[in-house]
Amino acid sequence: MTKPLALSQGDPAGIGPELALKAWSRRRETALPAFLYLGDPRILQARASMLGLDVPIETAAPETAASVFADALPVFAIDAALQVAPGEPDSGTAPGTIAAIDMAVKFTMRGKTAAVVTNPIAKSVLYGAGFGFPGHTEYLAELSRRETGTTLRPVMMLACSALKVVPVTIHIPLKDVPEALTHDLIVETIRITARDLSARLGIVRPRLAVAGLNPHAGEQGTIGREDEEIVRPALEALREEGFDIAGPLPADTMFHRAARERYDAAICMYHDQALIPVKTLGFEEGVNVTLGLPFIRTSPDHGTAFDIAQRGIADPGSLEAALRLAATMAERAA
Ligand SMILES: NC(=O)C1=CN([C@@H]2O[C@H](COP(=O)(O)OP(=O)(O)OC[C@H]3O[C@@H](n4cnc5c(N)ncnc54)[C@H](O)[C@@H]3O)[C@@H](O)[C@H]2O)C=CC1
Ligand SMILES: NCC(=O)COP(=O)(O)O
Repeated sequence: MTKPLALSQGDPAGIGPELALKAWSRRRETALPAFLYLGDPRILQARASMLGLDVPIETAAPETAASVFADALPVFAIDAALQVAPGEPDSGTAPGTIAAIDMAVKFTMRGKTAAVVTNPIAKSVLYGAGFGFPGHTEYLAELSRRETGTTLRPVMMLACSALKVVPVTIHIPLKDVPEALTHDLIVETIRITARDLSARLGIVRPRLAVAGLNPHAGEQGTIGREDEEIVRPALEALREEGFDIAGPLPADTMFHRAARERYDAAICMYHDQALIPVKTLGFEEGVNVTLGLPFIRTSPDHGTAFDIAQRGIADPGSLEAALRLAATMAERAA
């Protein structure tokens, strides 16, 4: 891969800068693909000094990043002009955090970088600065729309070696889930998932297992009606289109080892139903992938971890997995 990956800084008060520094330091032993860090180099330098990480940092552009990467961590400078205290989130950092995402998408959409990899953001910090999107997933779809003029539906997938999961509804309160679950949302989410599992990850006819919303998938409609009235008809329509789908299945029994062997991805009805199993099975190597975009985007599965941002103990494994998966997908797409 000759083009670098575009890595956004994420919330600079979180562990994103530390992860980038550590991932770069381990680049040889982990055979890491080259990345260009988009963020404020002074914040990165300050974090390296604070944590005692001896990492040379060099200003670079997409065209020079891959050659710089062997000897220094290449940074495309986004000037935040701020002092940032690790572990102390501040809405004043939001413009720089957002600018790094914007630039990563711009470079990738214009073919200068191979894929977008995002360090974690704290949603509440960005909301405090007026950011109007639930998270990266929805914001990246909006950036795509601005570039292409086409509105699309982004789909969140979390993947570790043991499991892939897709939540149909994402960052909404639990009480709003039943109303948000519509026939069209389920059908469209599954179509996008199947298409991208095939196109982006090479799983030709993916086997999908779909969780019901209610305990025991509604127990034939006696514990909630949504599984019979919304989920099952959506799956039947998809089976008629030729998709390989099981469900609606009781969510509590579809993640044990033998059950996982029967499918390539689990489709879940809400955030925690999907993310609890994948983070339990593979927190250290889990990757968040956005499907349905015109470019590749991955991210670590974890958040900003403000609680450890001053301690130097953050594990870069999930970011490294996100970088590697982005590079693999980019190679497949090339
Ligand atoms: N892709 C993204 O941008 C994501 C952002 N978030 C955001 O992160 C913020 C904090 O969320 P939390 O629920 O606290 O989850 P978190 O993942 O930041 O932290 C949960 C626990 O795991 C630990 N942890 C996380 N990553 C680690 C790593 N690499 N090495 C060692 N320990 C690690 C933390 O110290 C903490 O104890 C929230 O504002 C949330 O919005 C959460 C998930 C993904
Ligand atoms: N819980 C997953 C998460 O918060 C990641 O969201 P996004 O920022 O990738 O949309």
